[in-house]
Amino acid sequence: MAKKRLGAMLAPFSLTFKGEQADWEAPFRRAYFKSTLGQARVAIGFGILYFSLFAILDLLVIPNRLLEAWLCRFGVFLPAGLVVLALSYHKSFMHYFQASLAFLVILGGLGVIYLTTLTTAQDAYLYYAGLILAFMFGYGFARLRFVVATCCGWLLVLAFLVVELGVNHPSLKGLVANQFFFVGANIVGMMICYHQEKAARLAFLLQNQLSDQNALLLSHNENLAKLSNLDGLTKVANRRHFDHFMFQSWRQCQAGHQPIAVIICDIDVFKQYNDHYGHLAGDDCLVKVAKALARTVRRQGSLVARYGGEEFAVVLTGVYMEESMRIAERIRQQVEDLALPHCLSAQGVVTLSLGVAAVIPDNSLSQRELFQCADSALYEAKLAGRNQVKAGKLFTSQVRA
Ligand SMILES: Nc1nc2c(ncn2[C@@H]2O[C@H](COP(=O)(O)OP(=O)(O)OP(=O)(O)O)[C@@H](O)[C@H]2O)c(=O)[nH]1
Repeated sequence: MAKKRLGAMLAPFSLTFKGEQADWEAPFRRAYFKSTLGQARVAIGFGILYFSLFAILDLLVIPNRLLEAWLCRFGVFLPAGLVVLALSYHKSFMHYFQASLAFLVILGGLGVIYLTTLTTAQDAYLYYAGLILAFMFGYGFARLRFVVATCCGWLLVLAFLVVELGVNHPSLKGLVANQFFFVGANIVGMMICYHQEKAARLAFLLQNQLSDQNALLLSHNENLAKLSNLDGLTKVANRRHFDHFMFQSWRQCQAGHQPIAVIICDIDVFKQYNDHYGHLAGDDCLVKVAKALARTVRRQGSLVARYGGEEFAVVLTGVYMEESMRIAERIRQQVEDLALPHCLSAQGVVTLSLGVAAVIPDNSLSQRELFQCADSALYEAKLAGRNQVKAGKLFTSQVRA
């Protein structure tokens, strides 16, 4: 995504998503919270530890003001830090995550400023660097958002200036030097924080767009896979899918010693139908017959496919010859019951001839032979006058007719 476009998606100071991307703000905050919580906890823990360790400096610099100094460290900051740390394990911490961390940064910074008031004017500088640490926490370590960190940073600069002018009364050069340091530290911190948050937002958007596109691709692929298995006209399975299904079912039935049956259905005198009613009516008839087949054969482990032209094939798994014949007869009856007019057929309506073969697959017979057996039975049905079901004869002990 171009930099320019990202700029147009973010509000200039708050960096929140705007315009069409505004809906991403809440998910981004959730994601930002999840991804930064670990680091924020480390920052709180480290902050508490470090702020407490500075008690050693108090011993050296302000031994006569230890009570106030340690009250500030152990009576205020330490418990506040521990409370926030404990709260960070609460499930609703996300809602006050930024506010709690901002509170700690401000509290730590104000603590440092307070400590400068306990020293002599000459020793005050020994504590000033603590403010830089507070800025580093705010702008980086604690993972505050840019707008929150900026408010904390400048509030501390202002508080420091007020205390310096009102309480510490430093020399002019000391005041100027410190303000230069702190203002500079804030500006650098702001820049780092700004770019970090912008990068995090960009990465978030890209990741989400990518997963949206992946989901779209996945659903297109699924649709394509479905389409590639269907016959364009009748919307039942096509020959390719039939072959694949047959291959898989054969293997499964062989492994499970289960029967597999094939029914081949051919529309009777369809050439005449086409010649008489026209090719488009022929197409329509194919669709209606396919629907009738699909309605009739719904059992699990079965498949209705258009095998080619006006010929359909049905695969049934777990079904012996007797039951397959019954299903084939039901199919024949269903198509006859459609009562699609066919003035050139013996019944005056569209009818089907069907050939059936079933077997428990083993190595003595191939799928091809099973199919050929059903096809021969279909041929017999045609010879016998059409609109009927014939059983194929397989020379195997496993077939139960
Ligand atoms: N409308 C239409 N006709 C098709 C389609 N595919 C094949 N056919 C027609 O189906 C007819 C099949 O004719 P034949 O194979 O001679 O068989 P038949 O007329 O049904 O005769 P029997 O099978 O012996 O009863 C041909 O006229 C093909 O043009 C198709 O997708 N749409």
